[in-house]
Amino acid sequence: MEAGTFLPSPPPLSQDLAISTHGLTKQFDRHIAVNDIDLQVAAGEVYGLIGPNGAGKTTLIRMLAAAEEPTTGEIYINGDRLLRDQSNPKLKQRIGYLPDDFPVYEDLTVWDYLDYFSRLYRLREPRRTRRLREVLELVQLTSKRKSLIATLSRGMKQRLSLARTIIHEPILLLLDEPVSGLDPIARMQFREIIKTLQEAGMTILISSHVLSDLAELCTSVGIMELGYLVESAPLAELYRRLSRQKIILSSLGDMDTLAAELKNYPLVQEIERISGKNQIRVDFSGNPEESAMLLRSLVEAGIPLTEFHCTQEDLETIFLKLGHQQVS
Ligand SMILES: Nc1ncnc2c1ncn2[C@@H]1O[C@H](COP(=O)(O)OP(=O)(O)OP(=O)(O)O)[C@@H](O)[C@H]1O
Repeated sequence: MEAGTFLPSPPPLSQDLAISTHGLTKQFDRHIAVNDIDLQVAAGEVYGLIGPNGAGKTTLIRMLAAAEEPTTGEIYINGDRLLRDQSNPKLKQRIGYLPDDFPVYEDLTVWDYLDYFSRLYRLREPRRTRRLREVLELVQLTSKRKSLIATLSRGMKQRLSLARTIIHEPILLLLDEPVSGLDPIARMQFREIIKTLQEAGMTILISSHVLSDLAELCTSVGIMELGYLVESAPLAELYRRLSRQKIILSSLGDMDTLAAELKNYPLVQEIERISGKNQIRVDFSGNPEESAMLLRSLVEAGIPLTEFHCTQEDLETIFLKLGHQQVS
């Protein structure tokens, strides 16, 4: 047997972590806004930071963007220490930060606004014009490039803010409540852009106090409460660990017979008749293969099933079950 066979797999290399913080803390006078946070976000993730107002999300993001000095603790971006001084300007270039109250200059045109920021980032021609065209295309504002910002809708302004946040091609995006106040269509458009950026290889941290904004978008979520990071996990793990599967069944035959048959299966935890409908809902603790076996067994037992519908508890139910404050 080779030496080392029983060694546990090594922890992820710090370069594989887009963000890694150790004991990150921010105290304002006597109030601790961010309390001893060890956050790890793997490269390529869309990490949703969720928490009620005042939980500390903005303060945490501002520290990650080097806009706020931590009281104590350390921040590493792709393994490199982030400091607020001038010691590592290249590192800050890798970060794009969209604050929650980003002002747009209403009397500029869309093009001039982006051109202004691209010059601040010292993009030179011909890269500058090429990059402006790219980001306008990405945020679907090409047709608005000559319009005054004052004439844009709120959703368009928010997409423009995103465009200016990525103009210098950062690899880490920090977005503070980017979809608050947007209507459902504007939110959907924003989500589509985030997906495109993720596919292009960016790591994205995005905060919201509206859980449903992030559920469709994120690969991992962290929950903040009163300055603490009380949960941080890949979505798939949260679902696997905490979400129960429910199955809705209906039958042409007698529902008592169906209920009696279901009681024979140990993975069927709870059986509930849905009032007013010829349906039964069960809590099922098995995996998808085991639910397929249940379906086959019921059919073989002669139950004339007309419906067998598997659903999972959603993220909101999981969070409430975890005892967290309402975050949606
Ligand atoms: N500059 C500051 N000086 C004093 N206290 C501050 C400062 N910035 C934030 N705080 C306090 O720190 C706590 C966390 O605020 P923060 O804005 O980070 O929360 P949040 O989760 O982003 O909330 P929201 O969802 O409302 O944006 C709050 O109690 C806030 O009042």
